[in-house]
Amino acid sequence: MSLWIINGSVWDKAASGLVKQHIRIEDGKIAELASGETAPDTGSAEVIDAEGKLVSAGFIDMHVHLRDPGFEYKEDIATGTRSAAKGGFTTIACMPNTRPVTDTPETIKYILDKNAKEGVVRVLPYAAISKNQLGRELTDFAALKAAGTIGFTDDGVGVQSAQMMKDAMALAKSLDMPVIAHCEDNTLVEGLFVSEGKFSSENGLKGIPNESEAIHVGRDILLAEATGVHYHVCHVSTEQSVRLIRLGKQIGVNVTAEVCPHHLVLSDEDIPGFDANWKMNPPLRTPRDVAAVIEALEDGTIDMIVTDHAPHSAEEKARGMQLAPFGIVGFETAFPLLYTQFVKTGKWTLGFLLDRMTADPARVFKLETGRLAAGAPADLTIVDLGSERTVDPATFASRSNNTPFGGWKLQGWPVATIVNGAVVWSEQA
Ligand SMILES: NC(=O)N[C@@H](CC(=O)O)C(=O)O
Ligand SMILES: [Zn+2]
Ligand SMILES: [Zn+2]
Repeated sequence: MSLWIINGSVWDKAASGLVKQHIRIEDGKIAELASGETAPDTGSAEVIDAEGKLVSAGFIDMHVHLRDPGFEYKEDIATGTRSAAKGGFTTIACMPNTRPVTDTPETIKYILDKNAKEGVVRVLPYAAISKNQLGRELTDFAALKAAGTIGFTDDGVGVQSAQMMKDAMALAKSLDMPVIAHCEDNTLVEGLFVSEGKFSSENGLKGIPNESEAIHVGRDILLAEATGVHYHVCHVSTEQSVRLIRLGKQIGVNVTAEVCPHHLVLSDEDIPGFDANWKMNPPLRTPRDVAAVIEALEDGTIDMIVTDHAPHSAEEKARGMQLAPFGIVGFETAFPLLYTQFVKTGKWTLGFLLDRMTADPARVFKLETGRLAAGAPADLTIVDLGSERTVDPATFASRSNNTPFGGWKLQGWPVATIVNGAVVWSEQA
């Protein structure tokens, strides 16, 4: 079982540019990387000619919602992993706010088994911190670790009790597992659905204040310092959170963080009106916050980009901004959106963007994937950097199409995705 991907362009760090490379894959692993203008003799191997295309390590998304089990009308493991593959993602980590909540070894096993049968990318499940994500009683961390979870989080809700968070961190630390936190103080956000800013004031709404996120970030960094756990902050969206994470890193706390494409690209001032495709948690913040999270990603305070792919049905999103659930889909627009907004404009190198979507999540979560190197798993993404297309949510592979980016003209679309040496999605197929 031999496959050559010939004539592709890969990002070369030393040269800070693209160089031609030919990649041989054997038995699901990268066997050889050959440079040079002409392709090597490929013998009887299967060949993909990636002439004129970018070849990258497959993208990694450490924060996604697959909605399976329980909310299959929004997404399931089959549709969610296809949507991921179409966006160039080869590894995704799924959040536990399913029904039942992913709080038992049985549900972890259900996800892993179903993905083995119906999924097309690697799925790494998170387990809940608290039973039913109610913040009352810790789950069985040791049993969940044994079942294959990669970390503990109550994403969807914040852990309100500091004592519970401290206990969770101490237990996770004893098992050498990370705690991943959705940071939100419920007492500051009740009933609110957009951030405090121009949109809220112009529409006479009380807005979600930045402190609702940052209070948890600050609290949890102190608790991470006390317990020594690896603490990872979900979807950072405020200037204040960035300041606290930066300080935590400076004083040696084991804190890492992620940011979503929409928080890098959109502010509350872009919200066109009462349209629930612009409603997500955390909400779109002020332009000042957007500048702060961009700067934090650039200086390493924020380690990686995640989509927080959060599918909801058209019917749910049609309930209006106040009643609709929070969340937007993210897999199928993430790379072209960021490539168009930050690389095409000259703000970032292509290598910078790729690292935040491959090597950095792999480093933080100790994954084998995320690099193009001999011996590494053959997870690759091929992208046509020159292709330009208008986002059409009706064409998404996801079961849902709740996105604010419909109609955006973007460049840099994935054309093929390879997991473990097998093509799991390609534009032609
Ligand atoms: N991000 C969202 O707006 N929604 C997520 C929950 C979450 O990530 O907190 C969801 O599950 O729908
Ligand atoms: Zn969250
Ligand atoms: Zn989430």
